[in-house]
Amino acid sequence: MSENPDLTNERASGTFETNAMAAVIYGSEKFAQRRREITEAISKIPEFQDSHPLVFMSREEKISEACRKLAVLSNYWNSLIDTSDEEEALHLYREVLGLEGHPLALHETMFIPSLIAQASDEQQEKWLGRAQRREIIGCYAQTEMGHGTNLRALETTATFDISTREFILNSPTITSLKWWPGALGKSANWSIVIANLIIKEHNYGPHPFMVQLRDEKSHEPLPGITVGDIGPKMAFNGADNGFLGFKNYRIPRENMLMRHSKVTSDGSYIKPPHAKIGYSSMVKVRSRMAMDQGLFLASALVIAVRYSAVRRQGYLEDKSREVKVLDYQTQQHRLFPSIARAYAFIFCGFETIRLYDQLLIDVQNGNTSGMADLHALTSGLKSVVTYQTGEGIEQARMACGGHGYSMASYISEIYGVAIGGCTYEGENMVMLLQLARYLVKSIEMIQNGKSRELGPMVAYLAENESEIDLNLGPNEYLKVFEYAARNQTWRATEKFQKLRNSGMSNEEAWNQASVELTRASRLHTRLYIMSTFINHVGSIVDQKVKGVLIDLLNVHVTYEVMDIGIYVQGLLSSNQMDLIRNQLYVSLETIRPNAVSLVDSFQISDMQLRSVLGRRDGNVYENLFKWAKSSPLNKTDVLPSVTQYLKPMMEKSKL
Ligand SMILES: CCC/C=C/C(=O)SCCNC(=O)CCNC(=O)[C@H](O)C(C)(C)COP(=O)([O-])OP(=O)([O-])OC[C@H]1O[C@@H](n2cnc3c(N)ncnc32)[C@H](O)[C@@H]1OP(=O)([O-])[O-]
Ligand SMILES: Cc1cc2nc3c(=O)[nH]c(=O)nc-3n(C[C@H](O)[C@H](O)[C@H](O)COP(=O)(O)OP(=O)(O)OC[C@H]3O[C@@H](n4cnc5c(N)ncnc54)[C@H](O)[C@@H]3O)c2cc1C
Repeated sequence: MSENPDLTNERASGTFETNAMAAVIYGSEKFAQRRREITEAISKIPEFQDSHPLVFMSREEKISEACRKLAVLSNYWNSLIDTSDEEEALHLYREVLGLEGHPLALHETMFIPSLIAQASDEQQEKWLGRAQRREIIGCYAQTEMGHGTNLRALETTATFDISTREFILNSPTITSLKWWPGALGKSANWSIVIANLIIKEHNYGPHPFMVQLRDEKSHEPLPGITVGDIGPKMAFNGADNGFLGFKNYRIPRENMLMRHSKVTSDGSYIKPPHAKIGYSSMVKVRSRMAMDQGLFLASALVIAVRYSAVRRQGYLEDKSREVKVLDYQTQQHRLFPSIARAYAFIFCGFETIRLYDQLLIDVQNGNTSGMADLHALTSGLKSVVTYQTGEGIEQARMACGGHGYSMASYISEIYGVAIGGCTYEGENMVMLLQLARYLVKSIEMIQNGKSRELGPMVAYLAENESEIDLNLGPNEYLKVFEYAARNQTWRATEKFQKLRNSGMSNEEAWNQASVELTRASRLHTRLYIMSTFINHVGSIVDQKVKGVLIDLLNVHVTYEVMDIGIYVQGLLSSNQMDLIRNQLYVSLETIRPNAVSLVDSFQISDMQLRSVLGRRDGNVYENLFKWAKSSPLNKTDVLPSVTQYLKPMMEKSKL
């Protein structure tokens, strides 16, 4: 069937090449090209297609379908991608497995990275190759039923038995059961387990251990291990998040991951070069989250923008034909600022992934000085990005009206998966407060006359306000954000200090200032996002692409400043606020002809999108009908439940 002419026209009105934009989105022409080649190759392999729509499957069927595809994938892995390239691998997984989770998700994102960052060379020799060849399937078991946030209160113990040179793992209470780890429930046969290291009755706190959970032949849990699935979740139902308990389960001393902390055979403990080095697997995932969430938001926007260009409802001036809903200003205001955010998040993602890779090298060379900065940055970024992604996806869902609420849109699934990110890898409020610690410390440095020692990301906290001339473009908006973030950070810090100076304990003063502190963290992070977006656009060479991204940047800066209006009242007059509001409306109009091309440029395939509304060809209605007819309820005209219950009920009512 040919493409819907409404989408053809939209594509014709684009002022740039989507392949050139994809090269900017994905960091290089080479990788953008590789993505397209991988997608093309997969589309020719029938076994990778869903056996029937995922949304009609039970959880068991989803998990089985994911395993089936993984088995097929293992035959093609080496021919489809460069296996040493993490981004190619992730693209392949997204295309084939989608976003509902699968048994290898944690293996790739946490298990292997933990081995790389935390295992000694000898340990890597023993396990890394096996993991990379997928001879074993691993997961990351840290969270317990009773504690996810407060890692110091984890209860699982790994007690060193000097006589046998083994660790004995125990789960002393119900609340100490590991709870939530992805792929743990039914799939993984090994896990990185975080347990309190106990030597001669001294607790050295949480440390990572490599633990075999299941027999490699029978896949049965090993004696001393209780393991299973935690049941259905809001989304991610293709994943078997699990529980895990230990009863006097012994592992050799060599199974504690010993790149940094060590336990010698005589039970001596060697400290790591940084107290929080064991948290690096979390930092690794957090550093990816801006990119991953940007792509979740992008997926929802591809659906909503394409659909809004084929959905006609109501009239503007021309009464002879209903208008595309994308032409309504309210629809543009709902969707275009989110397109800008999706681009901005992806650009930030590149930056944080690069910073993590650099940190990994530095730490391997004994330099841990960058850990605090990256921890602060990724803590704030994961919180703001996941929250705004959730907001944006929900707006995209509403922008699709009634059909957005149908699973045919697939937006609810994207939403459910994306908002998991508000919780996993550190609950958002908690992570904002981690960043706030860093911001408060920065203010204290300024107060102590050490402004010169501030890192580049917080140097603005020591600056004075300058005149704002909004006609000068995005950098002036950046100054507005700096003002807001600086003001709020000072106010929140001073509140905390005042409470503390009044005699309150540090903890209570912190708690009573914490809402204000989280606001400071959000503003600081949004400033970082804006500044990264501006810098990224500044570095683009292709002039057509750059021109459109400047238009998108204008949407971003005006929308973001309007959104934080309350924090800039002391800086901007009401006339200036009106000017910004009008600039926002103008920028929405400017970006309108490029809207479809901007979302096309994400180059997310129909196979991955799984959305009837978001189809690239725009043939929504006939496929919506086809999709509904494929609902299992339509296999028969008269359901057994009607025969069994409704008919007798109606018959009885007739008597
Ligand atoms: C697909 C989905 C997959 C999902 C998987 C998962 O969810 S897996 C499970 C994911 N689970 C989670 O994400 C759990 C979330 N919870 C946590 O990460 C921690 O418990 C915590 C960070 C909240 C507190 O930890 P705590 O009580 O040990 O520490 P504290 O607050 O007392 O701070 C002391 C100092 O340490 C510093 N510091 C802290 N972290 C780092 C770091 N990574 N690097 C460098 N530094 C760090 C901090 O800044 C502070 O410095 P300051 O100010 O003194 O100079
Ligand atoms: C989809 C999904 C996948 C996951 N995968 C894994 C995995 O693979 N491996 C793994 O180990 N774990 C995993 N987890 C667990 C996840 O990491 C934790 O749920 C998360 O870290 C939050 O911890 P919690 O559940 O203890 O929340 P809680 O800390 O109990 O949060 C409850 C509330 O308390 C507040 N709160 C807690 N502490 C503070 C504080 N100090 N100050 C202010 N407010 C506070 C929070 O803000 C929140 O509002 C996963 C979770 C999900 C949802």
